[in-house]
Amino acid sequence: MSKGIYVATIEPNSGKSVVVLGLMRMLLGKTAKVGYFRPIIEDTKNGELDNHINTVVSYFELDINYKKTFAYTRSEVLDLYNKGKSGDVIDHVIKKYKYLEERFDIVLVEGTDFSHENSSLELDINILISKNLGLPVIIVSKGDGIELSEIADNVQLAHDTFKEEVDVLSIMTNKVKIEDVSQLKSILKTRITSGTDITVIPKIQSLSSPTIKEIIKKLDGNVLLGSDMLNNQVDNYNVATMQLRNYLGRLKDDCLVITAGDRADIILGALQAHVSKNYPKISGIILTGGLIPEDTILKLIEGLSSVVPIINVKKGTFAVANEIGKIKSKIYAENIEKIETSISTFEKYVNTDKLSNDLITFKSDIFTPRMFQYTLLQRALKNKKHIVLPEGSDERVLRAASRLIDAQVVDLTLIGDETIIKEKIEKLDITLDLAKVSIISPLTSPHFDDYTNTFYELRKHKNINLDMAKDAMADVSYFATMMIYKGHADGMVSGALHTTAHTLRPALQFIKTKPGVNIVSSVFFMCLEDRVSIFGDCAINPNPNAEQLAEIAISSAKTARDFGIEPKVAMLSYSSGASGKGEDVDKVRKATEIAKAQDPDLKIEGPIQYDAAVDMRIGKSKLPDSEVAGQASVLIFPDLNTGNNTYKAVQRETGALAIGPMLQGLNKPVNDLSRGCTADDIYSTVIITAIQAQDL
Ligand SMILES: CC(C)(COP(=O)(O)OP(=O)(O)OC[C@H]1O[C@@H](n2cnc3c(N)ncnc32)[C@H](O)[C@@H]1OP(=O)(O)O)[C@@H](O)C(=O)NCCC(=O)NCCS
Ligand SMILES: CC(=O)OP(=O)(O)O
Repeated sequence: MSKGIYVATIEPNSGKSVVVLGLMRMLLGKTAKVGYFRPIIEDTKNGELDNHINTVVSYFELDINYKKTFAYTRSEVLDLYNKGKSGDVIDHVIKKYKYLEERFDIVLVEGTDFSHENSSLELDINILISKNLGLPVIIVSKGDGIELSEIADNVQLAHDTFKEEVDVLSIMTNKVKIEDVSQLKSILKTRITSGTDITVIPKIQSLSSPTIKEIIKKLDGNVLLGSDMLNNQVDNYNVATMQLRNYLGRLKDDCLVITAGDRADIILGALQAHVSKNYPKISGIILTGGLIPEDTILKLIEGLSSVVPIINVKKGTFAVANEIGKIKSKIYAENIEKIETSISTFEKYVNTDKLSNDLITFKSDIFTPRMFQYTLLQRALKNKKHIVLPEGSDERVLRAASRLIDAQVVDLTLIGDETIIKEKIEKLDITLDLAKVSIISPLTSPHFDDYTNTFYELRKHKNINLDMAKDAMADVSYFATMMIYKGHADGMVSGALHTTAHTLRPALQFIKTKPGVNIVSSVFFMCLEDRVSIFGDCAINPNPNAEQLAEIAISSAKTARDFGIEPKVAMLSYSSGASGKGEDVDKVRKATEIAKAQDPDLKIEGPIQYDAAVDMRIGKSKLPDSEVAGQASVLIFPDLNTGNNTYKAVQRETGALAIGPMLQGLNKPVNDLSRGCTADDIYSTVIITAIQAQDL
């Protein structure tokens, strides 16, 4: 079952609240623990609560703290976007949403109100957020004011735009003329054939009509009388400039009388009409021009048996009429009638059985890089591990260390000279509390002799003598790897300054492989724009044979599973199926057969070309029967030439974050970095290493 659902609109005033209120009632009918979240709310004045949140939380009596129900105000988001920090926005939204997801059975997420002038930015933000939360979407669009064909064009465009990136459960077109409902539904069914549910909701006049309270807010009015009836609904309004005898005939049900404050005749006449069985009931009276009736008139009104709200405003009659005409009605917490009408409208027009069922059976394939990184951080936080960073004086390492300590996600030891490290930290102007980090210099370490002797004992059969062992332990890679071997740290990350061979040789020599593993290999977690792919082996084995390639595939599939990615393995080659010939193709074919024999349930395809592996259209045309083609999540390269350069090409050309190389098959976690790595790469690789260490 989906852990949440995202309600997005594509334009202002689509009536998204009707859907949110109806949906909340539907969800509460299925489970008691329903959360509510808005990633971005409008700015409010004087500490006012967001109206949507206040309405939903108070009407449904949700047990949820206001501050937990949203991530940002609109101006906070714009500020961060202007500073180029859009990634931070998504990370924070994920964090806040996940807080609720952990505490509720399902979370209803209401997207932005679409009040910003840049509508394509607004659309993008909603798609980006829903995608990063991994939620199915209900799109709400508006169906009034334009021709049916134009409505259908808009709906189709919105559907196709969202559908490219996220799962769309339903598209609901609201405020459609009642007589057009079935025709629009038929048109939309011919346009949208993806199986997305199509709902058309008619315009409900009472939901579009503002209340007296909304009018007071808009006009900055002052309530003279009738303050207990401010939720009266205003279906139309009437300016009274003529004589009472002419005006009375113009009164309609639930109309608002607008007149100058000195027209006692109109005021009294309208109030009398309201209680007379021969005239319609009015909803209120607005007195314009800042004029208030004399005390004697007010006294007379107060004595009447039934008084509607009487409001006075400073503006003149025509300005008032003009502004009232522009009011877009909203639903407020106190307006129980409107809330209940919204819910009953939803229940009448939406196929709630289908929607509930779609939510129960929903399973998302989307795992965005930001979601992936959030999940990694949470996993690492659950069981804090101690990681050693041998290149302690490197600027990128120190920046990563600062973030890691700040997030309290790992304990750290930096190898290096304490004075140099302190100077670097000052120069870089970063905050890294050295009281929270150990710094070890190998030659002055009290463990140096013990480490040297241990290394000597472990490697003397390889003609290592004590002097050689001493020299080896003076090297930061050997020293840090020995810390792992001895259990003085849980994992190591290095390679920002040293080559892969230099970094990994100590681990290969004495950390050694896990039982049943023949070769150590590596993967990169490639954080592409919209997904995380696993690339292996891009770092260690220069020219694996078929057996080794099969082992790399199986280890990489396991790594994928361990990190929450469903493995669909593509064994890459310059051939898809039998399209190309040669020894290298034969090797990949053989490796695929070996891997299949070892793990018959593994989804694996090979040989296959990169384009057929990741592009659905090309995959279908080149290998139509494959369950991997077009959707591969694990990409296994035939040799290191291809693997290393492809990962670097993708990283450099797309800006993808490349986490790793993470080694698979070692007894304890030791991971490499590229010398071209960034502080972000190091940060993520340390977190991955900490997670690997948890499983030991
Ligand atoms: C990984 C690598 C460094 C090992 O090189 P090496 O140390 O010269 O290899 P050796 O053959 O001398 O082996 C050293 C030890 O590691 C072990 N070893 C080497 N490769 C291994 C592997 N893939 N899996 C498990 N053990 C391995 C050997 O069995 C040997 O153990 P032993 O000394 O106890 O007998 C080497 O394969 C290499 O340079 N690969 C390419 C790295 C690279 O440049 N990548 C591109 C940038 S990321
Ligand atoms: C992993 C890798 O390619 O490392 P480097 O760039 O340091 O050679």
